[in-house]
Amino acid sequence: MAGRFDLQGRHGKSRVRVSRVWRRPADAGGHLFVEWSVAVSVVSDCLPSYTSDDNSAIVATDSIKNTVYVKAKECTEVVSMEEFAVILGRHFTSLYPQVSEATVTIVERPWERVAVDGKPHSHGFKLGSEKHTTEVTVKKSGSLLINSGIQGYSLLKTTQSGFEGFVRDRYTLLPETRERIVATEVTAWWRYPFEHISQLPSKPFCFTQRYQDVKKVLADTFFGPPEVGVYSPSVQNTLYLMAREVLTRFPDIASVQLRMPNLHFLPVNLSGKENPGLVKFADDVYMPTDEPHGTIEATLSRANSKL
Ligand SMILES: O=c1[nH]c(=O)c2[nH]c(=O)[nH]c2[nH]1
Repeated sequence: MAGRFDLQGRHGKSRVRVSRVWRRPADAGGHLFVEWSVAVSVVSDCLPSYTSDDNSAIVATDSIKNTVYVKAKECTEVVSMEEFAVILGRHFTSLYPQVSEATVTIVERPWERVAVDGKPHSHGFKLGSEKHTTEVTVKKSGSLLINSGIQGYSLLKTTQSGFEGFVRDRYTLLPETRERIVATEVTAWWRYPFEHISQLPSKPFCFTQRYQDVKKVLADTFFGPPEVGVYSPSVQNTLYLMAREVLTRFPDIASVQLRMPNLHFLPVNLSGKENPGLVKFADDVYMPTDEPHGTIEATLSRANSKL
């Protein structure tokens, strides 16, 4: 309490950019490289710094930033983003009596190993598109919350999508169709079931593998088999099937949230007095748009899981 008001604060550093190389010999798979943008936010008992000039309890955000580099240096063995976030969270909550909770968010820049003449390069990387993200909250008690996700996962298919049977009233212009392009940029978050430091799996790198696995399941479900695909009656249904497949395949994921904007490709029909029927749409020429776009999102959890 601060006088008559209830005051709650938190502080930290955002967009701390750090890269780390782990130099393995070429015959052991070559160098590993990551680039992370780290945000740390601590809940800390330093109320006098808000209500007076007493900064004696503040862990400076500059020190928080420095700690990210110190911990990266100390990780001489490969760590996943999730593990690194846990390391940071534990550090702040255990070293400082006044810090009761730390939330660490990391977004990875998607550097991918290149292949030259079909052979993985030992130390060459190129930038990919979709991004692995994580948000980890650690409390002093050791209780944990680990969410991981994907950002900017752009997927499109040119057929096997339609939209029919929706509300038709005086506001409706959209024709029903069984043939359209469907495109989206998936944002996914999923929660791991580990609720205490002591429950963390010991095998290194499992979080990174799980990210790759989830990404593949999401895309495979969106697209269907390579030759024939799978018909999508709505973004809603496809989103649900994608989320359901993630929970079905991975018992170590407790819930999954998907956000899938419906990025419209509008049929092009051009016609004028001089040029009637200049372009008549025949499922061939579209106008890509990203504004406005539909917004479809849902969270799927295990019935017995507490959130
Ligand atoms: O898959 C879709 N879901 C909608 O809710 C919707 N609304 C719309 O105009 N087109 C679509 N498509």
